[in-house]
Amino acid sequence: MIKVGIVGGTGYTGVELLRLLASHDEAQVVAITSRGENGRRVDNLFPNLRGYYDLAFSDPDIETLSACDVVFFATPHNVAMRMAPELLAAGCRVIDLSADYRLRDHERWSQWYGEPHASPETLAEAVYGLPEFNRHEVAKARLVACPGCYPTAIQLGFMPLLKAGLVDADHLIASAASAVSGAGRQAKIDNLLPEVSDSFKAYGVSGHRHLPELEQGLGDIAGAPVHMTFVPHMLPMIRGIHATLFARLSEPTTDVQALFEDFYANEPFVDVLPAGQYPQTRTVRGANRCQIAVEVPQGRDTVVVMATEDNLVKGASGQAIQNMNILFGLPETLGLVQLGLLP
Ligand SMILES: NC(=O)C1=CN([C@@H]2O[C@H](COP(=O)(O)OP(=O)(O)OC[C@H]3O[C@@H](n4cnc5c(N)ncnc54)[C@H](OP(=O)(O)O)[C@@H]3O)[C@@H](O)[C@H]2O)C=CC1
Ligand SMILES: CC(=O)N[C@@H](CCC(=O)OP(=O)(O)O)C(=O)O
Repeated sequence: MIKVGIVGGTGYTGVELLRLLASHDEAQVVAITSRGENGRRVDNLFPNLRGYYDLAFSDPDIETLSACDVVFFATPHNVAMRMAPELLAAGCRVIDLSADYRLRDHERWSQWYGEPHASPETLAEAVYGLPEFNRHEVAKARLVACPGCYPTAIQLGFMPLLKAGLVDADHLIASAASAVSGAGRQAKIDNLLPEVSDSFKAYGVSGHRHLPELEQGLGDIAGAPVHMTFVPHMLPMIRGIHATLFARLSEPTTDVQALFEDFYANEPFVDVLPAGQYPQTRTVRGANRCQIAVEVPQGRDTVVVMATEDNLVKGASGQAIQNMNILFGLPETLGLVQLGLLP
């Protein structure tokens, strides 16, 4: 059994880790932290977990966490980068769901996150955990930086086109919408029901912190620098991301449907829909799955890709467990075969 620790167990990605790990045959959560709920039983705060966890929240403490084989950070940025070096030194593996280790360049990180990086020397060994792109590097890692929720859907959507060199990588466009749980569980006026429901709006248009991550990741995929315009939106729903991607095709006659189907043929968590069928957020709700459709409207020269995922599963905790399975040499799908919830 892999001994698992979770830092940040009371947030939305923390409780999603608990839900998914409850049915994982090779992992057992032995430590879970919360400063605010220290001492409270996990199944008292989250009654959906009753009968599955005999565990209470504790303060984040390096000594307790060091006894784990792997520690997940389901915390805001600026937490993992302070604790990970000590855990790595103690022999733990670390899977960070936050943005702390996603950007290779610590100065760029500081520009976007507004403070100095606390462990720039550890950045060099972090592996970006998008398994469909680099599972072989993940398998050798001690420290995995899980992609952001938007970047997961957007990179999976653009990857077949960029790998084939079929699009103008200087002018990639992504318009994406996220459900409100993407903003986390802490109280914020902007996320109250009367503020978000019955409404739809863009935000962060001048520059969202996922932009440098997207340009870095898509550049790695393309093998050359890329430039992107990224416009995120707030969707008045609980779970789900829908990304619509646009790019100019350099070879408009390409059969993009066949390209996508072949590219993802062996990927258990990426599903290319049949031509003419478009993905919805509801069919991936609760599932570690990204569903994708591709079209070239009117056979012109712009390709449109639609990608959906559950921000808390393939966009966060499911992908984090997928990375754990790879790190420990387990089947990648272990504990992750939940289907989307319909209706
Ligand atoms: N929500 C989403 O859809 C996605 C989130 N992510 C990322 O995952 C991370 C967690 O997100 P989410 O679950 O939404 O966040 P939440 O705000 O819902 O939860 C944050 C958790 O971190 C704990 N925490 C906060 N500050 C500290 C600290 N200084 N030290 C230790 N623990 C702390 C909190 O508990 P307490 O304060 O009691 O200790 C809480 O359990 C974030 O970095 C987020 O950006 C990534 C992809 C998708
Ligand atoms: C709706 C909403 O607010 N979404 C968050 C992104 C979601 C998220 O969790 O960001 P990471 O994946 O980088 O951790 C935002 O726009 O900042």
